[in-house]
Amino acid sequence: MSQPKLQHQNRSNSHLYFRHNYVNPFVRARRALTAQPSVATASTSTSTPSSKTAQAGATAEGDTVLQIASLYTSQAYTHRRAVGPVRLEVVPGKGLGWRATRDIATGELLLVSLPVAVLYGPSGEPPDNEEFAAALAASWPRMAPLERRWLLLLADCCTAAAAGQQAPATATATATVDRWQGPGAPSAAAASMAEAGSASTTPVSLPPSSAQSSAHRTGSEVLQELLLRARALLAEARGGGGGDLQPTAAAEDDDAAAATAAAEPGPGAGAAPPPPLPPPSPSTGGETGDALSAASPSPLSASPPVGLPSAASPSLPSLDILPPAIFGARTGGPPPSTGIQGPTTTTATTTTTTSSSSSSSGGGGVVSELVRRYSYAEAREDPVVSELLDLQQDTTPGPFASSSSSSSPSSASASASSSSSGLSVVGLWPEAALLNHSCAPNAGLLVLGGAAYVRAGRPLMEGEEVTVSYLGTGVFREVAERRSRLRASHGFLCRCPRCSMEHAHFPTRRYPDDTHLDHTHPAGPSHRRQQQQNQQQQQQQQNRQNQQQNRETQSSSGGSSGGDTALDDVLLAEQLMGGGGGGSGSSLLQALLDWVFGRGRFRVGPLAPDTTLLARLNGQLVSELEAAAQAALTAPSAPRRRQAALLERLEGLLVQVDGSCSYLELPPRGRLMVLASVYGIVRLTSDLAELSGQAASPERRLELLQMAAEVMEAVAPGSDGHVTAAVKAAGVARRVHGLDSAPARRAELAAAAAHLARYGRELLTEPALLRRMTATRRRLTTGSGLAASMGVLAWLQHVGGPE
Ligand SMILES: C[S@@+](CC[C@H](N)C(=O)[O-])C[C@H]1O[C@@H](n2cnc3c(N)ncnc32)[C@H](O)[C@@H]1O
Repeated sequence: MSQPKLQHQNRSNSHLYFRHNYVNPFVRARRALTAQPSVATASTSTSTPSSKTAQAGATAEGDTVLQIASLYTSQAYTHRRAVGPVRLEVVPGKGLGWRATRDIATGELLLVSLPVAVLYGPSGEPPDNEEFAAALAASWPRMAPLERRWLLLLADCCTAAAAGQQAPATATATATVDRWQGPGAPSAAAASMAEAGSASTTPVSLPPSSAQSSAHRTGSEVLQELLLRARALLAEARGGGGGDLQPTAAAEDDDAAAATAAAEPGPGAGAAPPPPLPPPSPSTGGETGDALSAASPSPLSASPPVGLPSAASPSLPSLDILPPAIFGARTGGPPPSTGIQGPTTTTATTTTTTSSSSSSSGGGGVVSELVRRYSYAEAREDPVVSELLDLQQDTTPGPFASSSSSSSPSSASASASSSSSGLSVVGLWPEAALLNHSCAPNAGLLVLGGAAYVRAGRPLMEGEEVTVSYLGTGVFREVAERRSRLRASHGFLCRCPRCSMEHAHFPTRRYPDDTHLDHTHPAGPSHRRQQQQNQQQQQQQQNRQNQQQNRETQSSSGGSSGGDTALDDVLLAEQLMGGGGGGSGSSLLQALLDWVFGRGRFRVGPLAPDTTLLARLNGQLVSELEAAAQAALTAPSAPRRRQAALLERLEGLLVQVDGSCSYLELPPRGRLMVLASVYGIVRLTSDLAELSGQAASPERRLELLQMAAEVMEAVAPGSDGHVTAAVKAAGVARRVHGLDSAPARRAELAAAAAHLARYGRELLTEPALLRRMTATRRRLTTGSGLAASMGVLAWLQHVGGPE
């Protein structure tokens, strides 16, 4: 490995060094693509202390050297494909998935996945599925053999999954698998990909399809076949063997790997060589961009990937070192579709693309399906690392920013996301693509410099399945919404432990109605419970009709104008007077929920009939809310004061839930899961506290922030929201209790633990870097930044901003 050079960058009043020439080719290319004077001047620095000096933490000039480099030079950030203590297996009911091969500690690196394809967009607006599918298909002819074979495998996984859905008992649609296995024969997916790719580039020569040798294998046989193929590809990239994560030299050269594989076929895929290919693309994941660019010219320099200007463009000096086959940028055309993510997922958390309507413009059904099923999108790369590495700022117009400047669907979203740096990204990372979903994932996926890093967010036991969330900040949404989003995007009903628990027990259920899901749920409700739900629904329907009538009466009698706070108060009063007096707790609760959150957003669910204790919890909640609702009647209608009143009531609710959880003796995680199910309320309270300032004392704000951090740790450890809430809480703790107080130190520790889950243990050995990252995050996290990272923009819009 060549000796690293450190780049000195003078930023305002601090000096920051990082190993510039180490930064992987993506980052370099991004810089080139987005080069603006401010970025360009960074490279004019002349101070390049040796790595030894950097390790010592100080330069000759006495500047503090922050070990940003360590993020990129530790084992974790070598940008080589690598597989850690995990193993690909068949996971019942889910297809393929990863399992831990030993006990794993929080923050351990599980996978480093290099993309087959990646496409950047402006912050907050990742390129949509269609755009990505088109880029993927068009670049097929230039892909390296290993990349192609991964895509073929994934495409065949799609086919097998589709077939499995249609005929789960005997999935017979294994033709694509068989074709792959036949001598020299590509799968249908391959043909489709090639066809799609040939639309804009040189056609790929594919051998003729072979006979379908075994069209009657069972679903599990098909899965075994796919598993073997996947393992063979992993072995190729790793140079064979398994075990803990070790970047290998073999991983740097896909062509070499493919050649080796062709010579020594492994199981599954090895039985058939890949189809004849045009000249391969260059190595994926070399040590340094310089080393690669200094080598013989890549075919890419003669034929740049789709979406990029020609190599002759002065702004693209490093084009030939790009490791994956695709590195494209939007080059005009219509603004990106915003359908890729839900309205509240414009945050940094990793999300799976959710547009299920990718058309065939991206290269046909196979490619679209492949992208829909396997691509990941992030609304922005890690904001803190991006900031520290001085990557593209939203304020800096570049080729990405130009296509989206005015296309944001929501000014609130736009402003919140533009307050943070980092491009959005969509990509296909083969190893990471095989991770399954959970609404309480035990791992997190972080895209840095184009590579996907998967880390354990909490300790894992040997044999435990590694899961990530496909939902981004949507993971903090209610169970029904999560399930319907997953069903729309991936076509499966999530039965993760959190969904099951919330669905079965949480006292309020939310729209959209998800009762139909129960029919397919093995642990679904009894007939009696179903009846109760139906009755409940009818009652709620009646309530809503009554409300509507009240509203109409109010407006026709010249009452306050619609949307007015006073009107709401009047309505609430009417509701409470009418519904509360009769002792019908649930209708009172419904009225309050409607009032607080908007009509129809929350539906009061039936009492959990099979658990006396939970029924008691429901009862407690209802009385708590009843009391709170009475208090609300006296709340002044001025928005700020109203917020304060809301805050107080919601606090009461949370305390009650918390108390009930303790009463039920739920284990800590169970308690947090229950809390998470009212996470919308937590978000609201935190946010209101942020907004209103006076609405909550600093002590109370601290409490709320800590609870938010705790809940987020339970739901999505190591997520952007988790780290952000923990950092924010640590700041407030210092202000409230003093710098060296025990609570402040505890909060600091919690923040450090959150960092560990997100960035790995290495960070903790770099106190200066940790401090720097914390400070940067705190600076980036203004009120709206926090809201963005927690996905509360919708709430913000709902309750209105500060006066
Ligand atoms: C990104 S792929 C993950 C890899 C997948 N298991 C495979 O074999 O191709 C997403 C698909 O995996 C399955 N899946 C992932 N998480 C799941 C879960 N929690 N429950 C059921 N199916 C799941 C669904 O079929 C989903 O569309």
